[in-house]
Amino acid sequence: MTDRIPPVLRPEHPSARPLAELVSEFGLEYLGTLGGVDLTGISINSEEVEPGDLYVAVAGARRHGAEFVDRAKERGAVALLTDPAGAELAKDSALPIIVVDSPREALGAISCWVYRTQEEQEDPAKIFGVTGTNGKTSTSYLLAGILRQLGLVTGLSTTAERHIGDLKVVSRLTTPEASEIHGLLARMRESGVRAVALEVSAQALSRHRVDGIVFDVVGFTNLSHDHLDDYADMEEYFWSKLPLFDPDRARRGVVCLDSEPWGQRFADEVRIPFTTISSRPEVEADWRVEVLDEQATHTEFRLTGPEGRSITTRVPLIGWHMAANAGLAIVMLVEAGFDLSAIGQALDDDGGIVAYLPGRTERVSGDRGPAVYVDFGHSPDAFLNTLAAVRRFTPGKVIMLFGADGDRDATKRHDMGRVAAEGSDVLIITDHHPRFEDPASIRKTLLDGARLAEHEPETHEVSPPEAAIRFAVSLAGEGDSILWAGPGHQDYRDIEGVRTPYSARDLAREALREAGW
Ligand SMILES: CC(=O)N[C@H]1[C@@H](OP(=O)(O)OP(=O)(O)OC[C@H]2O[C@@H](n3ccc(=O)[nH]c3=O)[C@H](O)[C@@H]2O)O[C@H](CO)[C@@H](O)[C@@H]1O[C@H](C)C(=O)N[C@@H](C)C(=O)N[C@H](CCC(=O)O)C(=O)O
Ligand SMILES: Nc1ncnc2c1ncn2[C@@H]1O[C@H](COP(=O)(O)OP(=O)(O)OP(=O)(O)O)[C@@H](O)[C@H]1O
Repeated sequence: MTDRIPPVLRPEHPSARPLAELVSEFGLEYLGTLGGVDLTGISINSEEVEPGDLYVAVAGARRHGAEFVDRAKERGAVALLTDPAGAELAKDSALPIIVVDSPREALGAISCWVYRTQEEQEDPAKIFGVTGTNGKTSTSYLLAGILRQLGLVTGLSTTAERHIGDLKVVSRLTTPEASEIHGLLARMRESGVRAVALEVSAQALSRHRVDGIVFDVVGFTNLSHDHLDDYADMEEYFWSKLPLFDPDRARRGVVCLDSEPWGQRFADEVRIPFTTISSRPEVEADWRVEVLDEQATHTEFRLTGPEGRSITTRVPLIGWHMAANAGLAIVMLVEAGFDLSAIGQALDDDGGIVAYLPGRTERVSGDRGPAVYVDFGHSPDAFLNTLAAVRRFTPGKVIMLFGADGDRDATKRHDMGRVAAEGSDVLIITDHHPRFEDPASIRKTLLDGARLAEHEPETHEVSPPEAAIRFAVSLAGEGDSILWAGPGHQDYRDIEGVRTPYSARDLAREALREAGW
């Protein structure tokens, strides 16, 4: 069992900034003495504080960060920024305390100031942001991949990993807290990164995590049922994504119109210069993605834009949705000023886009035996697209194996069960991250959903997932496919708040080996 927390990347050579200067520039109220206090960093978590940090204590859902002020001080915090309740809790800390009404709302601008991330630079790195329900991680990886093919040093921040050039760390949140993300951007600048692709979740926008960042180009992938534990309904979820396209956050945008009605509605609301793209023939858009050839190793597509501009290339993944993601990435680059023919040439030189997306319809099986794909999909729409892609390369049975997240949007579970049942020949319901929920009751809801399908396939309930993948492999032969949806790249399962080491990719390979494949 482990509670291992992945590291946070921040500048190695931060320059100190006087606390008094921060207070006067932002006109902040404070308690205690500011003189002689210099800041070299900022953190929202006491366990990540480094010497010289401003510790920002926010009121969370469970605790108030100010409860951890002694720990932050022990680790080297030199000042505290908090709300009036936090200031009361931390009054005996002997640290200078800056008091604001909402520390979370102040965090972006102050982190930006501490790390100087928006200061004038001669030739600043381009910053790309991707939002939407599905495809954010994939589009961000594809952006970074193409940018590398264009010869740029890249930075990447996604649900799966964060990269600075060749340095990689595993992610915690999809979009880190503002203090972390500005530290990451500052470290990227130190490392000579020329272009950055950031995945931006709805939660990040609602919780001010990307405040203080001005994106050069932002992209919207699609919207479908997810996260209705955080948002009251689809309407509220829709509005949570739009702020990424606000004029104070982004210069230009690209809106994919594939998801109806949300794509067009998104385009109707955008208030920055933008262009549109679609991979659906019946939808009018400025740019079109047309899938020309689908192979087990890649999908070939043509991207056509205004004035007859066009390129044909390949994305090294299965499914039209990955062509849609790749098209979006390319148009975002064009909007940022990259020349389409130069992009086409760079991709041609390499035989298409070069990118490795961990746990996104990743084939983990070899040449013999059933094909096994491990995928991160955890919404009905993701299942629909991924199952369609897998079906295309499966002469035999499609076996779908999945579980659902505990303590996350429970309203999508029936639809997940139904869509999985409709797209598969054999359905195996198992566990995913139960968190603090009863795994058997999650499985029951999924099974109830599967029963709503027009036709129910052969269905099994197998727990735990280690047994479920072995069972799936025992049912599969040459020509069959197993799609294991949910775990993707992840290297743990969350069981009652404890991260248990676990890799679906390794478990699947082990099960195949045991079965003699
Ligand atoms: C619902 C939500 O967003 N919760 C976030 C929130 O937690 P919280 O309000 O419960 O915090 P808390 O535990 O009460 O603690 C309050 C404060 O004390 C601090 N603290 C706490 C303990 C300690 O020892 N020291 C310390 O400093 C915490 O850093 C926090 O600032 O603040 C924490 C600190 O930043 C986040 O880790 C936590 O994200 C949790 C893990 C989470 O699961 N968030 C999800 C909903 C999320 O944001 N997901 C999106 C989208 C994913 C997707 O694309 O599907 C994402 O961007 O990841
Ligand atoms: N354009 C798309 N349309 C529909 N489904 C997609 C699309 N792109 C990816 N998917 C599906 O969604 C899953 C998650 O993809 P990806 O990680 O790129 O999305 P994400 O938006 O980053 O998800 P999350 O918000 O959960 O991190 C994929 O494994 C695939 O099943």
